[in-house]
Amino acid sequence: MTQKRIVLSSDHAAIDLRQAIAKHLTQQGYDVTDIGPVTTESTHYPLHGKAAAEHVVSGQSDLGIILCGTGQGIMMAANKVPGIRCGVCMDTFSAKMIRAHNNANMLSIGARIVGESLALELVDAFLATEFEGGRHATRADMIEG
Ligand SMILES: O=C(CO)[C@H](O)[C@H](O)COP(=O)(O)O
Repeated sequence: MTQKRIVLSSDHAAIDLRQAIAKHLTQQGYDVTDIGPVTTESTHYPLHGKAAAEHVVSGQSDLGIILCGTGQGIMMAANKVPGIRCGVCMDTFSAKMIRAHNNANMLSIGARIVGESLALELVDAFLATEFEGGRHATRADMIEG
């Protein structure tokens, strides 16, 4: 199944990169919901990670992409929402494998670490990969508790 509805969010550290990702995905035909924020005014990444995560678990989007300076804090906040499996990626192998093996439904990127070109490759790798199921489904289910 192609997952077409993508929610994006970030904190102030990743506004430009998030907007570049939104443009990239829209050009590819994805149904993008960018829930902001829109200004670089300092904000709190847990708010934005939680909001994007809730967008996914409520079924409004199929997958989510979130960003902060390192990608770490917003990932931690998203993973507190039951049903979310989010990983921070800085390489395309990991971006594929969190889908293929971990059935991740959110990708987190650190905008102070990863440049735009690599970030777009990470996003493409994540979205092009399907969960393999099988033994990985057993393990993914164990994460849910
Ligand atoms: O990476 C982050 C969280 O993991 C944040 O983007 C970072 O902590 C924000 O820092 P500052 O308020 O100094 O811009």
